[in-house]
Amino acid sequence: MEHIRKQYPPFLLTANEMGKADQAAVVAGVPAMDLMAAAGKAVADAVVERWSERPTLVLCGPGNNGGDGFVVAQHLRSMDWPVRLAFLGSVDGLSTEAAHFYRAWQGDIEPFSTDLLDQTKLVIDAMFGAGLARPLEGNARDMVDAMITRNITVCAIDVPSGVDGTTGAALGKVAPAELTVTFFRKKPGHLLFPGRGLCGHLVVADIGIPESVLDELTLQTWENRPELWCQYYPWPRLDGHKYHRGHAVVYGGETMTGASRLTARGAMRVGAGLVTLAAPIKAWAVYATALTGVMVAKLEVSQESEDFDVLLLDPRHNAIVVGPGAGLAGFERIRTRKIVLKALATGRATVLDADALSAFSDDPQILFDAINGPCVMTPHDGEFARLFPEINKSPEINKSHLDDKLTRARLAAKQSGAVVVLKGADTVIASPDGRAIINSNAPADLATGGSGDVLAGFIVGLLAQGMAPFDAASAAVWMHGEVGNEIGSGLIAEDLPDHLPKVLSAFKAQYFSSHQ
Ligand SMILES: NC(=O)C1=CN([C@@H]2O[C@H](COP(=O)(O)OP(=O)(O)OC[C@H]3O[C@@H](n4cnc5c(N)ncnc54)[C@H](O)[C@@H]3O)[C@@H](O)[C@H]2O)[C@@H](O)CC1
Ligand SMILES: Nc1ncnc2c1ncn2[C@@H]1O[C@H](COP(=O)(O)OP(=O)(O)O)[C@@H](O)[C@H]1O
Ligand SMILES: [K+]
Repeated sequence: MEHIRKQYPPFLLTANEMGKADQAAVVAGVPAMDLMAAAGKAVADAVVERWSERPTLVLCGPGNNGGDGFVVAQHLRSMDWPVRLAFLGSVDGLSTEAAHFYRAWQGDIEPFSTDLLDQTKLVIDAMFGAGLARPLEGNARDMVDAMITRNITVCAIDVPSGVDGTTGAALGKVAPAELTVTFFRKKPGHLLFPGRGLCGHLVVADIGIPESVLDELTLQTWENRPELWCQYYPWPRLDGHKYHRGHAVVYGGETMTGASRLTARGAMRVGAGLVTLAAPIKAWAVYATALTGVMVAKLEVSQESEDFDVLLLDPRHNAIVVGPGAGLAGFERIRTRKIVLKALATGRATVLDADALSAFSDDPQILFDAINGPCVMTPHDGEFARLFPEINKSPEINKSHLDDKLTRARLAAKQSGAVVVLKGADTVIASPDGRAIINSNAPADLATGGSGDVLAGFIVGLLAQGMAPFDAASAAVWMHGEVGNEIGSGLIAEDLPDHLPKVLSAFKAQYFSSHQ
């Protein structure tokens, strides 16, 4: 009989969910002792693969992270590596498994002193893992300070000690790792900054936890991978025509005309059948001269929003984007708000970016009340702070879980009723129903003016082709990252739409070859 292996999507597990996965594995018949043995072995394997033999110090903490450390140390010792081990805690406090491997360690147990670093070239950080609840104190903190000062090479087990695996927050100072080995599945803190920047190269090791334990957990967080949405990707139909591929409307402002032009080109490149840029009469000539494949509709200044109504009377205009270059100065702000509310009133798929968000900073509830249909908001951190001030308390004044980007995006989606794309190096896409995706493929080259405008165009272009908001936003963010990687250094926003075809071809070849 043919064996059909169930494919599990790229889930991210919180510390709590990882604990449950661990328990479920034990219930399924995998002894906890075996899990720890496998975890330590996986770390040792990753160490010898990356580094040649060198004076190594294993720093073991009081919990199971420390337990893994004993296993690593013994493996390295049995390969004749020069290994020393220091333990922070008491044997009485160890779990059964950790105590077992403590006893199995055949070398000395040294006091937890920073002097040990003098002869050390590599530290295995097994101090704290997923169970860390508060900033490091005492000897552990001193050790981390000394590791940072000496810029010592670190391999972290599970997470660099001091990183919260669930949120990516650094609980105090953290010695950055060159390599982090985690188990079974990545955790959100491996992808969210600052955690991501502290992990170095990340290895996910299989330690024998059966994948079927995932069935017992209600998981709602994923790493952004095409597997999540590729089945809904709107490739053109063999017998299709342009109206099968939707008609996106891009609102263009009067002054910053480049922004909406980038958006329109992004929408075209991602496959919208038609794109109309709705431009105020004053700027119409600029748009009409600069655009070719994109149609330009004229909006009379005195009655601009009424003209916009007329444009929207055509039901084929099935997706709308407002914001890039829309304008916020004086009267423009009022006009931007009107255009947004009219777009939302159609109930058609709408993307709100940049000025469309900031225009409601005085009274965000007016915006949230108007969102009753498919809607994607794409704030960067500044726009997010204006629209969701109470969610976005700064880390200085708010030490609660709200600091965490994943939670902030989820709360914003719930509060607004829109899919929220909270942009940045670790963009989070959150749905009002609680699902959230963390993006991890975007290069820093994307941090350039106008790149967000192109992203808004990719999203509206996919919405026009009928993709659901959460899928469209996730797909667009992933492709935006891929295009950034494709271009690399020297990237400017203008390049992004025009490099999309290459990315789409590679994506199609990898994910759809069997269906063509
Ligand atoms: N499937 C799994 O869950 C597996 C987990 N393993 C390891 O187990 C680790 C999690 O183990 P634990 O839950 O014991 O967590 P830790 O090893 O992170 O230790 C937490 C312990 O430290 C104490 N503590 C927390 N914050 C402290 C602070 N700031 N200062 C001093 N003490 C503090 C806690 O009270 C607790 O006793 C993982 O990171 C991983 O390395 C592996 O053994 C393999 C299997
Ligand atoms: N350091 C970074 N690494 C990866 N992507 C980034 C980084 N900084 C910004 N980006 C991405 O670049 C885009 C910038 O968008 P935005 O801030 O709206 O700029 P603009 O308004 O100039 O277009 C977003 O998609 C964001 O996620
Ligand atoms: K650690």
